[in-house]
Amino acid sequence: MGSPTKLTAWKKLADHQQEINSVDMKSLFETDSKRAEKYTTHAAGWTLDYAKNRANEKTFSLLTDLAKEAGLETAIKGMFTGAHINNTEDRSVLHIALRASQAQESLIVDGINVLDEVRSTLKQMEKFVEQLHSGEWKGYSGKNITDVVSIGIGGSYLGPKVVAEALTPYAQEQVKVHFVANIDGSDITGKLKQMNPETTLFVVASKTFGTLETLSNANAARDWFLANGGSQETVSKHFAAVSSNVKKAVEFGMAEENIFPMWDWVGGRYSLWSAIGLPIAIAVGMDNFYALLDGAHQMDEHFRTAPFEKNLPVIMGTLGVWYINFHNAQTHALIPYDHYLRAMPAHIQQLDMESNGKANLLNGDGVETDTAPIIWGGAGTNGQHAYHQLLHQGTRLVPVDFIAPLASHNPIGDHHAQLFANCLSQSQALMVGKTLEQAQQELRDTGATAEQIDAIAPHKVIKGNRPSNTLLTDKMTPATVGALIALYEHRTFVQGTIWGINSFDQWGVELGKVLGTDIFNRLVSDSDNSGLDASTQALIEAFKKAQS
Ligand SMILES: O=P(O)(O)OC[C@H]1O[C@H](O)[C@H](O)[C@@H](O)[C@@H]1O
Repeated sequence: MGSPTKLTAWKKLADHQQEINSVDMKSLFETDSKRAEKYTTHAAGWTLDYAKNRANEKTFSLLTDLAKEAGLETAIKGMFTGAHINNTEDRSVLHIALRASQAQESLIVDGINVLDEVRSTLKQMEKFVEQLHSGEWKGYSGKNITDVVSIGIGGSYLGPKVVAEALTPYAQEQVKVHFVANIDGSDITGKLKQMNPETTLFVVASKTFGTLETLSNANAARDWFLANGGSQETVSKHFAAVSSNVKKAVEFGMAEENIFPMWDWVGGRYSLWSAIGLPIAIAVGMDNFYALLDGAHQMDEHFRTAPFEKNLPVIMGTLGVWYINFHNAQTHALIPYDHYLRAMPAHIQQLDMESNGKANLLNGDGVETDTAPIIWGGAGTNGQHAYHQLLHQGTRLVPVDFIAPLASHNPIGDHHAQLFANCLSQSQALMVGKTLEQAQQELRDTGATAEQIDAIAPHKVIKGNRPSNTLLTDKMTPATVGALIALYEHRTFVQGTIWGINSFDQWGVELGKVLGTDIFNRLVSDSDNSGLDASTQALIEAFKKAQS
């Protein structure tokens, strides 16, 4: 597909944007008593209220047309049948297979039933988790494992960490799970200080087993283990790996039965559903891990089969395109009103920005439109006392997704009602704002003078008409968390498809890696740096001087 700007629906949306610009969202509610009902839809344990958007019937119909015209139906079919939709790496994109293995018998891709491989890995995980939880797995001195440290970065870190944290209420007691990612020595040092080598097991999670940060941290963990009572012969009792590079993991010292496979049809940022999610399974147990997969599968089925008008990922994806490309929104905020989901924006940031931060169409031509927005956010209500000021009165349009459970895992006093009230009041305030007259009246009511009213009232005006979606679920459970993340994965795919880009490669990351190795070599040697730019030269010198 070429540029979406050539599509009829795109051109119509550009014209339509002019009409919508003069419409206030409030009036859309006033003129349509059924608006909230019309623009609320459900899937996989989630309810999406998307009524608070700058969109009327015509907008939604054009957005659906755009998705169709951009070939989304074919793209979805391609994903679910294992077509090589990751064209630059000539690979299938099958995170959907990782969560289909309990519901579906076969999915033949390139002559192989990938679901058999998925099932056999899940069995291997079951055995491993059971051995850890039951205490059958012993460390080198015969003690039970009490702590698992997962070492990985990027997709081999963030997804599992965020989901394990989201499922804190389901955590079992026997084994605590920790994560180390950064090459900054403070990360692993801090973690190792809390660990006992006799009772700690490291899971090295790296699809390639070639990622600098992960290998350096794994080596540091092994050195620590060997220096604190462990031996080369007992490394295999304290180290396991998840990788598609079995050879390298064996060379490290892992026993082959403790190496969990990965496949090239799973992208890093989509891999928490594979054995990369082993830390999640250890943290909350295999039954909960299966429930997580099942929740995601429910969302997959919804995405695959629901008409676009009722399809959550399609609605959210196309609305995103509407704001990014037709309202010049540069960012998109995710605000979960759930303490355990506080790190979710970081995972979706990785998922979306690594997937759709692209400037080339599938055919290699440059794009003519903006692509991925900057995804950001954080937990409500904390953000209300910080960056929400910009959401309400800043000069930029920031579409927001509010995410909240109806019931808390920790009901205490009226905390949950207060939390929920804040969530609703934020989306309401973004939409309704405050007029100059209201601001003036407010000041008058406090006894302000006419002069004070003139001076202060303009600062209190809030334009409103700012869009948001609200996603609700009964409770954050393994199934609903799984469905939520799958929803954002598919939303990303919807947008990538409309923009005509490949959401599943990440060539941009490579340059930084290559240059990082080059500069590292210069920092630790007496190399001639005169060929480098003067800024980089000076920074290298500053580092070297500090070491001498
Ligand atoms: O799992 P690994 O091979 O160690 O890769 C870890 C991460 O490295 C990269 O830099 C990629 O951009 C990520 O997508 C990937 O998840």
